[in-house]
Amino acid sequence: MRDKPVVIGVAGGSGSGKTTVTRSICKRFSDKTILVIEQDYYYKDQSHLPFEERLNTNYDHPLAFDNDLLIDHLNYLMNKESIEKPIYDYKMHTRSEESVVVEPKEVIILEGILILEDPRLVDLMDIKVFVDTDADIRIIRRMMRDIKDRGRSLDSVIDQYVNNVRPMHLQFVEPTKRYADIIIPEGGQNHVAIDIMATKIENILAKNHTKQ
Ligand SMILES: Nc1ncnc2c1ncn2[C@@H]1O[C@H](COP(=O)(O)OP(=O)(O)O)[C@@H](O)[C@H]1O
Ligand SMILES: Nc1ccn([C@@H]2O[C@H](COP(=O)(O)O)[C@@H](O)[C@H]2O)c(=O)n1
Repeated sequence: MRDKPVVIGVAGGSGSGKTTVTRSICKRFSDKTILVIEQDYYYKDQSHLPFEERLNTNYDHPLAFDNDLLIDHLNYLMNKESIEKPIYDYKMHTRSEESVVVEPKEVIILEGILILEDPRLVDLMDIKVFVDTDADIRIIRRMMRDIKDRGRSLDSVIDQYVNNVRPMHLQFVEPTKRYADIIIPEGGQNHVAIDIMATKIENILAKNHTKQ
Protein backbone atom coordinates (compact mmCIF):
# COMPACT_ATOMS: atom_id res chain seq x y z
CA MET A 1 0.00 0.00 0.00
CA ARG A 2 1.36 3.47 -0.89
CA ASP A 3 2.18 5.94 1.86
CA LYS A 4 -1.36 7.24 2.06
CA PRO A 5 -4.71 5.84 0.93
CA VAL A 6 -6.40 7.35 -2.13
CA VAL A 7 -9.43 9.39 -1.05
CA ILE A 8 -12.42 9.65 -3.40
CA GLY A 9 -15.26 11.99 -2.46
CA VAL A 10 -18.76 11.11 -3.68
CA ALA A 11 -21.11 14.07 -3.18
CA GLY A 12 -24.61 14.87 -4.45
CA GLY A 13 -28.10 15.63 -3.20
CA SER A 14 -30.08 13.34 -0.97
CA GLY A 15 -31.50 10.51 -3.09
CA SER A 16 -29.18 11.29 -6.00
CA GLY A 17 -27.67 7.79 -5.86
CA LYS A 18 -24.40 8.36 -3.96
CA THR A 19 -24.70 5.14 -1.96
CA THR A 20 -25.70 3.16 -5.04
CA VAL A 21 -22.75 4.53 -7.05
CA THR A 22 -20.38 3.80 -4.16
CA ARG A 23 -21.68 0.23 -3.82
CA SER A 24 -21.38 -0.35 -7.57
CA ILE A 25 -17.75 0.79 -7.49
CA CYS A 26 -16.98 -1.35 -4.40
CA LYS A 27 -18.41 -4.46 -6.10
CA ARG A 28 -15.60 -4.23 -8.68
CA PHE A 29 -12.91 -4.66 -6.01
CA SER A 30 -12.08 -7.08 -3.22
CA ASP A 31 -13.42 -6.29 0.27
CA LYS A 32 -9.87 -5.50 1.34
CA THR A 33 -9.41 -2.61 -1.09
CA ILE A 34 -12.08 0.04 -0.45
CA LEU A 35 -13.26 1.51 2.85
CA VAL A 36 -16.47 3.55 2.74
CA ILE A 37 -16.91 6.42 5.17
CA GLU A 38 -20.39 7.95 5.22
CA GLN A 39 -20.59 11.62 6.25
CA ASP A 40 -24.08 10.81 7.60
CA TYR A 41 -22.50 8.71 10.35
CA TYR A 42 -20.82 11.90 11.53
CA TYR A 43 -23.99 13.84 12.27
CA LYS A 44 -23.53 15.52 15.65
CA ASP A 45 -24.45 13.32 18.56
CA GLN A 46 -27.88 14.40 19.87
CA SER A 47 -28.39 11.77 22.55
CA HIS A 48 -28.54 14.53 25.20
CA LEU A 49 -31.58 16.13 23.48
CA PRO A 50 -35.19 15.02 23.95
CA PHE A 51 -36.54 13.13 20.92
CA GLU A 52 -39.02 15.95 20.09
CA GLU A 53 -36.16 18.40 19.86
CA ARG A 54 -34.16 16.11 17.56
CA LEU A 55 -37.11 16.18 15.14
CA ASN A 56 -36.59 19.93 14.73
CA THR A 57 -32.92 19.70 13.71
CA ASN A 58 -32.09 20.83 10.20
CA TYR A 59 -30.10 17.79 9.00
CA ASP A 60 -29.29 19.42 5.68
CA HIS A 61 -27.33 22.37 7.10
CA PRO A 62 -23.52 22.08 7.26
CA LEU A 63 -23.59 22.75 11.01
CA ALA A 64 -25.51 19.50 11.61
CA PHE A 65 -22.29 17.55 10.95
CA ASP A 66 -19.36 16.89 13.27
CA ASN A 67 -16.78 17.42 10.52
CA ASP A 68 -14.03 17.92 13.13
CA LEU A 69 -14.41 14.29 14.18
CA LEU A 70 -14.72 13.16 10.56
CA ILE A 71 -11.47 14.97 9.66
CA ASP A 72 -9.68 13.51 12.71
CA HIS A 73 -10.78 10.04 11.63
CA LEU A 74 -9.70 10.58 8.03
CA ASN A 75 -6.29 11.73 9.24
CA TYR A 76 -5.92 8.58 11.36
CA LEU A 77 -6.80 6.44 8.34
CA MET A 78 -4.35 8.39 6.15
CA ASN A 79 -1.69 7.53 8.73
CA LYS A 80 -2.70 3.87 8.51
CA GLU A 81 -4.29 3.81 11.93
CA SER A 82 -7.69 2.27 12.70
CA ILE A 83 -10.69 4.30 13.87
CA GLU A 84 -13.91 3.70 15.79
CA LYS A 85 -16.44 4.69 13.18
CA PRO A 86 -19.74 5.91 14.65
CA ILE A 87 -23.00 4.28 13.62
CA TYR A 88 -26.01 6.52 12.94
CA ASP A 89 -29.61 5.77 13.83
CA TYR A 90 -31.99 7.60 11.45
CA LYS A 91 -35.02 6.46 13.44
CA MET A 92 -33.72 7.96 16.71
CA HIS A 93 -32.03 10.92 14.96
CA THR A 94 -28.77 10.43 16.78
CA ARG A 95 -25.59 8.41 16.92
CA SER A 96 -25.97 4.83 18.15
CA GLU A 97 -24.24 3.83 21.35
CA GLU A 98 -22.23 1.28 19.37
CA SER A 99 -19.39 2.09 17.03
CA VAL A 100 -17.36 -0.13 14.74
CA VAL A 101 -13.59 -0.46 14.54
CA VAL A 102 -12.42 -0.07 10.97
CA GLU A 103 -8.96 -0.56 9.59
CA PRO A 104 -7.42 1.63 6.87
CA LYS A 105 -7.56 0.38 3.28
CA GLU A 106 -5.86 1.42 0.07
CA VAL A 107 -8.88 3.40 -1.14
CA ILE A 108 -11.28 5.44 0.98
CA ILE A 109 -14.61 6.56 -0.48
CA LEU A 110 -16.05 9.44 1.51
CA GLU A 111 -19.72 9.79 0.70
CA GLY A 112 -22.19 12.51 1.71
CA ILE A 113 -24.38 15.44 0.74
CA LEU A 114 -21.99 18.12 2.01
CA ILE A 115 -18.50 16.67 1.74
CA LEU A 116 -17.52 19.22 -0.92
CA GLU A 117 -18.81 22.10 1.21
CA ASP A 118 -15.97 21.95 3.76
CA PRO A 119 -12.60 22.95 2.23
CA ARG A 120 -10.77 20.89 4.87
CA LEU A 121 -12.46 17.75 3.53
CA VAL A 122 -11.95 18.77 -0.10
CA ASP A 123 -8.22 19.17 0.62
CA LEU A 124 -8.00 15.52 1.67
CA MET A 125 -9.56 14.20 -1.57
CA ASP A 126 -7.67 12.94 -4.61
CA ILE A 127 -10.78 12.61 -6.79
CA LYS A 128 -14.07 14.48 -6.35
CA VAL A 129 -17.31 13.15 -7.81
CA PHE A 130 -20.77 14.75 -7.83
CA VAL A 131 -23.80 12.55 -8.51
CA ASP A 132 -26.26 14.77 -10.34
CA THR A 133 -29.88 13.67 -10.42
CA ASP A 134 -32.99 15.77 -11.10
CA ALA A 135 -34.91 16.97 -8.05
CA ASP A 136 -38.15 15.14 -8.98
CA ILE A 137 -36.32 11.80 -9.15
CA ARG A 138 -34.47 12.54 -5.89
CA ILE A 139 -37.66 13.27 -3.93
CA ILE A 140 -39.40 10.15 -5.26
CA ARG A 141 -36.41 7.96 -4.34
CA ARG A 142 -36.14 9.61 -0.94
CA MET A 143 -39.85 9.13 -0.17
CA MET A 144 -39.67 5.43 -0.95
CA ARG A 145 -36.42 4.91 0.97
CA ASP A 146 -37.30 7.01 4.03
CA ILE A 147 -40.70 5.34 4.49
CA LYS A 148 -39.27 1.84 3.96
CA ASP A 149 -35.88 2.11 5.71
CA ARG A 150 -35.80 5.18 7.93
CA GLY A 151 -39.13 4.88 9.77
CA ARG A 152 -40.73 8.02 8.29
CA SER A 153 -44.30 8.91 7.30
CA LEU A 154 -45.20 10.39 3.90
CA ASP A 155 -46.21 13.68 5.58
CA SER A 156 -42.91 13.97 7.46
CA VAL A 157 -40.87 13.32 4.30
CA ILE A 158 -42.79 16.00 2.39
CA ASP A 159 -42.56 18.50 5.27
CA GLN A 160 -38.83 17.96 5.70
CA TYR A 161 -38.23 18.20 1.96
CA VAL A 162 -40.08 21.51 1.59
CA ASN A 163 -38.70 23.14 4.75
CA ASN A 164 -35.11 21.88 4.88
CA VAL A 165 -33.93 19.50 2.16
CA ARG A 166 -34.84 21.62 -0.86
CA PRO A 167 -33.66 25.03 0.42
CA MET A 168 -30.42 23.61 1.84
CA HIS A 169 -29.79 21.68 -1.36
CA LEU A 170 -30.07 24.90 -3.37
CA GLN A 171 -27.97 26.92 -0.91
CA PHE A 172 -25.24 24.45 0.05
CA VAL A 173 -25.24 21.21 -1.96
CA GLU A 174 -25.82 22.25 -5.58
CA PRO A 175 -23.10 25.00 -5.55
CA THR A 176 -20.45 22.40 -4.61
CA LYS A 177 -20.88 20.71 -7.99
CA ARG A 178 -18.31 23.19 -9.32
CA TYR A 179 -15.59 21.52 -7.22
CA ALA A 180 -16.16 18.08 -8.76
CA ASP A 181 -13.69 16.51 -11.18
CA ILE A 182 -16.38 14.16 -12.46
CA ILE A 183 -20.16 14.67 -12.61
CA ILE A 184 -22.23 11.46 -12.82
CA PRO A 185 -25.76 11.99 -14.13
CA GLU A 186 -28.49 9.69 -12.70
CA GLY A 187 -26.25 7.77 -10.30
CA GLY A 188 -26.08 4.03 -9.83
CA GLN A 189 -27.42 2.88 -13.18
CA ASN A 190 -24.82 4.92 -15.07
CA HIS A 191 -22.66 1.94 -15.98
CA VAL A 192 -20.32 3.94 -18.21
CA ALA A 193 -19.45 6.30 -15.33
CA ILE A 194 -19.01 3.39 -12.91
CA ASP A 195 -16.67 1.69 -15.44
CA ILE A 196 -14.63 4.89 -15.78
CA MET A 197 -14.34 5.27 -12.00
CA ALA A 198 -13.35 1.61 -11.55
CA THR A 199 -10.71 1.88 -14.29
CA LYS A 200 -9.29 5.04 -12.74
CA ILE A 201 -9.03 3.34 -9.34
CA GLU A 202 -7.43 0.22 -10.91
CA ASN A 203 -4.83 2.46 -12.60
CA ILE A 204 -3.99 4.26 -9.36
CA LEU A 205 -3.64 0.94 -7.50
CA ALA A 206 -1.47 -0.56 -10.26
CA LYS A 207 0.82 2.48 -10.17
CA ASN A 208 1.09 2.30 -6.37
CA HIS A 209 1.98 -1.38 -6.51
CA THR A 210 4.70 -0.93 -9.15
CA LYS A 211 6.26 1.87 -7.05
CA GLN A 212 6.83 -0.55 -4.14
N1 LIG B 1 -30.88 4.43 -10.68
C1 LIG B 1 -31.77 4.12 -9.76
N2 LIG B 1 -32.98 3.66 -10.11
C2 LIG B 1 -33.90 3.39 -9.17
N3 LIG B 1 -33.73 3.53 -7.83
C3 LIG B 1 -32.54 3.98 -7.43
C4 LIG B 1 -31.50 4.29 -8.36
N4 LIG B 1 -30.43 4.74 -7.67
C5 LIG B 1 -30.79 4.70 -6.37
N5 LIG B 1 -32.05 4.24 -6.23
C6 LIG B 1 -32.78 4.04 -4.98
O1 LIG B 1 -33.05 5.36 -4.47
C7 LIG B 1 -32.81 5.42 -3.07
C8 LIG B 1 -31.74 6.48 -2.81
O2 LIG B 1 -30.54 6.07 -3.43
P1 LIG B 1 -29.15 6.20 -2.68
O3 LIG B 1 -28.10 5.57 -3.52
O4 LIG B 1 -29.30 5.73 -1.26
O5 LIG B 1 -28.99 7.80 -2.72
P2 LIG B 1 -28.17 8.77 -1.79
O6 LIG B 1 -27.09 7.94 -1.12
O7 LIG B 1 -27.61 9.78 -2.73
O8 LIG B 1 -29.16 9.36 -0.83
C9 LIG B 1 -32.39 4.02 -2.64
O9 LIG B 1 -33.51 3.36 -2.11
C10 LIG B 1 -31.91 3.36 -3.93
O10 LIG B 1 -32.12 1.98 -3.91
N1 LIG C 1 -31.71 12.19 11.55
C1 LIG C 1 -31.60 12.43 10.23
C2 LIG C 1 -30.37 12.64 9.63
C3 LIG C 1 -30.34 12.88 8.26
N2 LIG C 1 -31.47 12.90 7.55
C4 LIG C 1 -31.45 13.18 6.10
O1 LIG C 1 -30.49 12.37 5.47
C5 LIG C 1 -30.12 13.00 4.26
C6 LIG C 1 -28.72 12.61 3.88
O2 LIG C 1 -28.64 11.23 3.63
P1 LIG C 1 -28.72 10.66 2.13
O3 LIG C 1 -28.41 9.20 2.31
O4 LIG C 1 -30.10 10.90 1.61
O5 LIG C 1 -27.69 11.40 1.34
C7 LIG C 1 -30.22 14.50 4.49
O6 LIG C 1 -30.84 15.10 3.38
C8 LIG C 1 -31.08 14.61 5.76
O7 LIG C 1 -32.25 15.33 5.54
C9 LIG C 1 -32.68 12.71 8.17
O8 LIG C 1 -33.74 12.75 7.50
N3 LIG C 1 -32.72 12.47 9.50
